Amino acid sequence: MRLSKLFKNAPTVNITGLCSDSRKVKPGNIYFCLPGITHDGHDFINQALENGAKCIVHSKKLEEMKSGAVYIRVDDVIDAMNQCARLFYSKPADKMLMYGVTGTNGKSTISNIIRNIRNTIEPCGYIGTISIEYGNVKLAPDLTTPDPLVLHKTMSDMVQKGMKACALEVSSHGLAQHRVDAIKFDVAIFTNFTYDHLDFHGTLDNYFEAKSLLFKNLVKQDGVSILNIDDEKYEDLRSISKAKVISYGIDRECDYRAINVVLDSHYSRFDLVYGGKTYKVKTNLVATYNIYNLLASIAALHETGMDLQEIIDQCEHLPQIDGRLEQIDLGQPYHVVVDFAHTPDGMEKIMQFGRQICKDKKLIAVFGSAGKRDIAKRKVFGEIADQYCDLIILTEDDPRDEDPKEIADQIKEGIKSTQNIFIEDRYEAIRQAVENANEGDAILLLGKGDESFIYRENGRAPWIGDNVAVKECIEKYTNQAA
Ligand SMILES: CC(=O)N[C@H]1[C@@H](OP(=O)(O)OP(=O)(O)OC[C@H]2O[C@@H](n3ccc(=O)[nH]c3=O)[C@H](O)[C@@H]2O)O[C@H](CO)[C@@H](O)[C@@H]1O[C@H](C)C(=O)N[C@@H](C)C(=O)N[C@H](CCC(=O)O)C(=O)O
Ligand SMILES: Nc1ncnc2c1ncn2[C@@H]1O[C@H](COP(=O)(O)OP(=O)(O)OP(=O)(O)O)[C@@H](O)[C@H]1O
Repeated sequence: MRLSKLFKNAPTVNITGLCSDSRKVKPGNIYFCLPGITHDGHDFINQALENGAKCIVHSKKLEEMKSGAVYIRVDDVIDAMNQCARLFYSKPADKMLMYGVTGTNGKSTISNIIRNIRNTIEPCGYIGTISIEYGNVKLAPDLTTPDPLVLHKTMSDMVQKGMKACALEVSSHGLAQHRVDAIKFDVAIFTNFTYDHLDFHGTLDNYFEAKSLLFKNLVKQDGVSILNIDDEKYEDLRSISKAKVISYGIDRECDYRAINVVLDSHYSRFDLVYGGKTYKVKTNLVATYNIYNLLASIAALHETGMDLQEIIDQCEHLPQIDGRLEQIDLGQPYHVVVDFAHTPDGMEKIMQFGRQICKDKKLIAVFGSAGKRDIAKRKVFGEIADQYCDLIILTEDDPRDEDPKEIADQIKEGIKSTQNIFIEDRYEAIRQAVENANEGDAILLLGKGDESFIYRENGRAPWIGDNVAVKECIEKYTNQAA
């Protein structure tokens, strides 16, 4: 592409690609000097040039400008990069129906429900924590919300592969770092707002401010904000949303409301009240929070033209979302749930579900807490588990370069009376949970979900996955007296 197509008054040199990492620049690329948390991209201009950068986009005054490259000074490099990414990849987001999902918990679940149901009428892609998926393509993501260059490149490939819609998880990091600024969403969905990511945002107000950007920036004329009326941030978001607001919930009157909710361990039922009419819904999703996730998805799909009854018909047999409330059933006489809960609210909700399914039998939880992330939540995890569990097995989560035993000790500060034990090796912890389970008990394996790696000192190390580990253990170690 010609540089002049990306910047007014720029020379007509050919550009081979866009890059914001000097180490990865290829001959003919534009290098964008981004301000970062650790580094300033302006410090790596020489390396970018050595690797063949043809154009440098910068915001600071430069001491030296080498011949052979074009220098373009802008006020805001991130903004320039977003606009260039959109143009270079031929405006892919403009060619798809774009659903953006944000909130503390439930983003992956809602994005996947939307994708699965939308796919029944037209091809829909998904970008988020679990994967990047479209057509026959399935990729492992580095981030929940990729940086703008990866994002627009991926969406461009989606368009080429025939996708008509895309469900994109929008993290608070992604919003704060302007990764989605060049996407005009059709629908912005809010799940809920509870404690998370204070290590990055500093305060809950900053965290909320980041989340709210998705709604402030929803400027499409027929855009829709889908908001959870039972969440404490509903009114704030409603008042800042520029687009039409549609509400969903259980406790209060709203546009898409679930009433008469019946929860079982393997299915749920409710009456959906919409537009003065009542629709019977049966779904294989379980737990109250998933009724919220389903309502948000139904609202988003219906508001973008799908037939309501057609959507409801799909709810009965939704595909299992990897590592999200995944019930493992090999015929053993106790319940086993693998779940990605890693926030206090998520922990509480899944433990409530665990208590609901095992009733007065034993609830066993296996979990840890990630190293180098949100230290304050560790004790809170202990307090929550103490409230619901009969046996707590503390183990490694993603320790990074922290000592898992020290993390476990911080969790223990919240445990007052519940029997607990620390077993560092996650497989061994799962084995012990299985050996301790008797008929009717429930085991919750929390925090890793579908992940097939554990972050250790030197980065990602392979992990067979909680679901594989527990299946092996169930077969080998189920208590014969259970
Ligand atoms: C905390 C955070 O979000 N960091 C992101 C941020 O890194 P940074 O600001 O530290 O970057 P930096 O190292 O200071 O570098 C600044 C610039 O200089 C460039 N550079 C740097 C070094 C060099 O030699 N040459 C060079 O060109 C870098 O490429 C960058 O453009 O900008 C980088 C480039 O886009 C991101 O890769 C990086 O994500 C890191 C890897 C990360 O782990 N982010 C996580 C926390 C994250 O974003 N998570 C959310 C989901 C959270 C959740 O819900 O659980 C997500 O959306 O995934
Ligand atoms: N609506 C909800 N309310 C509270 N907790 C939820 C909700 N939906 C899911 N959870 C819990 O949060 C966990 C993660 O769910 P999900 O992956 O859908 O959320 P997320 O927002 O995408 O999180 P992440 O971006 O970190 O993956 C689930 O395993 C479950 O324990």
